Amino acid sequence: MSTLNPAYAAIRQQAYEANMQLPALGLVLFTFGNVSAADHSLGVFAIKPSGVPYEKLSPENMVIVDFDGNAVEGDLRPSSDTKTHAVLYKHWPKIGGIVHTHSTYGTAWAQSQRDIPLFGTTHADYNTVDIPCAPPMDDAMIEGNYEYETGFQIMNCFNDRGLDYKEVEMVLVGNHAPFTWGKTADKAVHNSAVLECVAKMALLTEQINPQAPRLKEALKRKHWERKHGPDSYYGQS
Ligand SMILES: O=C(CO)[C@@H](O)[C@@H](O)COP(=O)(O)O
Repeated sequence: MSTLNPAYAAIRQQAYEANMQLPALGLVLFTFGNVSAADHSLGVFAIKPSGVPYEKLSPENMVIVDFDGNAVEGDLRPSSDTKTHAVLYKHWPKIGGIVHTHSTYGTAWAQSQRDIPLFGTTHADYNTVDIPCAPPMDDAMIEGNYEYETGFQIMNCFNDRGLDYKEVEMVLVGNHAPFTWGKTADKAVHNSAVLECVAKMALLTEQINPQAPRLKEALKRKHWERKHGPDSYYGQS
């Protein structure tokens, strides 16, 4: 292995630790997912190498990539989803980590091309809107620069709906699967686990009551505000 730039050591470690959480949290089967961690001051991110089993990962074999998707450092090929991560980092500068999984319940909603409805307070603790499902990719996107276009499909979905990526940190891509992000890779993994939990609850809710109502506005606001509002009283100060 060639000598590694010490400037990238922190994001290598963050990406490694975050990737290792995916199997531990039951969010991936085999190599069905990837995490990256970015350093915007250096204009690069560290991402899982493609197709490498989690037990073979190390901080040293994370691949360093720039925000145009070019490999900067590393001996292995980066995740096949690298260009999607690159587009989001380039255009959404407050993101420090991104996760993509094929977690079962989130992916089932994506394959159904449906937003995850906001039925309860668990969901409202994280989002005051349904978790958006971006439209499936069209043939030109699929035949073109597919993973790069996936990034723009996510961004266009947020722009079309007037959503702020700093408030809603998760999305489904129709017929594909979830992507989540956050200020750190660790937070992006947390969001990925929350998405999966909420996706499962929403499916069960519709099964138990196909006419289940959406969470009412007052309860939605209460749960969001008590965790994220200016007068938050969740947790310890
Ligand atoms: O989307 C898919 C597969 O459809 C990929 O994200 C997943 O298998 C992970 O691929 P990588 O091992 O990161 O290249």
